[in-house]
Amino acid sequence: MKMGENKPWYNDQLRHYDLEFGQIPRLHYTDPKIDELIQQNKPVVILGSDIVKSAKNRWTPEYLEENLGNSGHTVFLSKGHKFKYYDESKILSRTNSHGVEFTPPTKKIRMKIGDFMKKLREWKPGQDRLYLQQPLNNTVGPSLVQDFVNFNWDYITKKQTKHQWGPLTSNLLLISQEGNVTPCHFDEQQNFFAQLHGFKRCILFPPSDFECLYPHPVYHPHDRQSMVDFDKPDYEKFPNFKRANGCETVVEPGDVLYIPIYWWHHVESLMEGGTTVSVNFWYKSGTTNLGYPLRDYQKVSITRNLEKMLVEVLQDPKEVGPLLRSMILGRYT
Ligand SMILES: CC1(C)c2ccccc2-c2ccc(C[C@@H](CC(=O)O)C(=O)C(=O)O)cc21
Ligand SMILES: [Zn+2]
Repeated sequence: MKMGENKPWYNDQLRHYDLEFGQIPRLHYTDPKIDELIQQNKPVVILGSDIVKSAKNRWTPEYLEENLGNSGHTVFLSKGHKFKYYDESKILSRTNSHGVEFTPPTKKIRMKIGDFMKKLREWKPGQDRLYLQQPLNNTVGPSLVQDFVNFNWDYITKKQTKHQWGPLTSNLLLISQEGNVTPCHFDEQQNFFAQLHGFKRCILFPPSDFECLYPHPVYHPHDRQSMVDFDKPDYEKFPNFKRANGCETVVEPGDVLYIPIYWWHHVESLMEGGTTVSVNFWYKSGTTNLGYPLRDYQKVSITRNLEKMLVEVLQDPKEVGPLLRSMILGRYT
């Protein structure tokens, strides 16, 4: 990505990874190509739309401090810059012998927005980093609810209908400290990711990069997250990582990035780019009729169902590998 030329940020604000990335298309919201890409389950940045007009550059950290409400919010703390998601319910579940070895990489606490902002202002290197997430619901302040109501729901709902997505499940408001990274993972929902304040670099990989990104086992707390540490890839354990096909963009206030269901995404708030504010729109996928040839994300969904069934029936996750090996080695390989 060529930096510096009339960009409001610079190359050295992006973290360096061993991979080369293509560019995610950035199209004006009236461009019909946008619907073509969404239909093909491919990422696109929608420019100049007024989807979040009522919040763009309005939902600044200061405005949010005033209007987010007084009920306290979920804040994640991390020793480093990475905020790797984990499913608490899978830490001690009976089908996971990892209950013993798993050490959560982040801590979840409740914090008032005022305390959160104060911590960000006084933050010093070496201290825990912070990442606030708050579902947009009726616990947030009335002026935020008003802004939310004033999103351009007509545009968004038209897309949801046209592409036969399922219902909107949630809108997550995200306030990130500069430099934070959400490591590479995929979600099982369609996502309109709207950037409201500051800049976020998003690196996406297709579901067919399953073999290059090595997701944790389904029963593991880090289910859906890549096992590869992008800052220091272990090419012995993950040799295919070097051939992952990533594409990237830096979203600016007002940009809406379509993150297709099952697409891997790594998201970082630019270093020295200030606090960032985003809101996502997660939709259940529509009813997928199994047309042939199967789509790459449908194959990922099938492998996930197989893993879940095998763990359920074998009970001990350690038996899944040997059974699959005996089933395919010499027979399907
Ligand atoms: C890192 C964090 C705060 C977190 C901690 C613990 C549990 C869940 C999550 C969670 C979920 C979504 C995001 C937003 C976004 C990534 C980004 O913008 O950073 C993304 O992945 C998406 O919109 O799908 C961020 C987070
Ligand atoms: Zn995600």
